[in-house]
Amino acid sequence: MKTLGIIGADGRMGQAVGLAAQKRYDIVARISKDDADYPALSQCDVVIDFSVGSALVQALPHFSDGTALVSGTTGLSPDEERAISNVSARLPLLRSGNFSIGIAVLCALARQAAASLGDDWDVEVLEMHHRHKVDAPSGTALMLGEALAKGRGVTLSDVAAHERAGARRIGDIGFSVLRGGGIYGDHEVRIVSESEQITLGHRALNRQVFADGAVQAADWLLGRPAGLYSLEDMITV
Ligand SMILES: NC(=O)C1=CN([C@@H]2O[C@H](COP(=O)(O)OP(=O)(O)OC[C@H]3O[C@@H](n4cnc5c(N)ncnc54)[C@H](OP(=O)(O)O)[C@@H]3O)[C@@H](O)[C@H]2O)C=CC1
Ligand SMILES: O=C(O)C1=N[C@H](C(=O)O)C[C@H](O)C1
Repeated sequence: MKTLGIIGADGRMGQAVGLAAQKRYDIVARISKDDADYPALSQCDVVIDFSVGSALVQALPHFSDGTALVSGTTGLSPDEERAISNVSARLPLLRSGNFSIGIAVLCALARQAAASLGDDWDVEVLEMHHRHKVDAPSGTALMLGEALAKGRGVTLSDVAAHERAGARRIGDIGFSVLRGGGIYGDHEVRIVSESEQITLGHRALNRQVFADGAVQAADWLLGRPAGLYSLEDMITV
């Protein structure tokens, strides 16, 4: 059996990953805030991370070269983003803000729709999550924003509208965030002209869908050369 480490093991996702992986992997490292035994990560063939950016950055020096790393943590600072991207020079790293297949398809559809429609169509991304979520907008909303921007041939940071004052600028990609209750993850893209509206949406019906996807990603990543991979490399959409 291959060996697995989980970073954020006591969290909502860390526990779900433990359930998803227990029959296929020998879980030899469970890193939590209270039990941060980072050196145990050097024994792992693959590590799955759903934690916070600072915990992941702290863990990186403890990985043996070639250890596969699957990370779903969102809301990283620019410094954390850089540190994590750099590690793909020495190990295979697969990152995604969402490990559900449905979201991968939604991103492809959003990109296609944005490529087909001009600036007279306004693009808005809406998301709602449980009351505990700390980052906003969600990693998935930002992935959808990137897909829409790519479809339009623009850079997301040039057109992203996170706050609103006054009239809408032509070409903006707007983000709206809601938090409440136990919602696992709702995402919607609305593309609106003066005369019609297209709505593309996805709802996660449980949390396990993300954990199952991350374990599938771990299976796929094991043994691959060092480099940065995405869910799109793993599945054909
Ligand atoms: N890509 C995807 O498909 C998905 C991504 N996510 C993302 O995964 C991340 C985790 O989500 P979720 O499980 O809901 O959040 P949780 O808060 O439930 O889990 C995060 C865990 O990390 C722990 N942690 C914090 N600091 C450290 C540290 N220094 N060392 C070790 N562990 C630490 C937390 O401990 P404590 O609680 O004690 O602070 C907590 O147990 C978020 O960024 C979320 O957006 C979530 C779902 C799907
Ligand atoms: O924090 C969550 O719960 C989720 N986070 C991810 C995100 O930021 O998009 C994925 C999913 O929506 C659940």
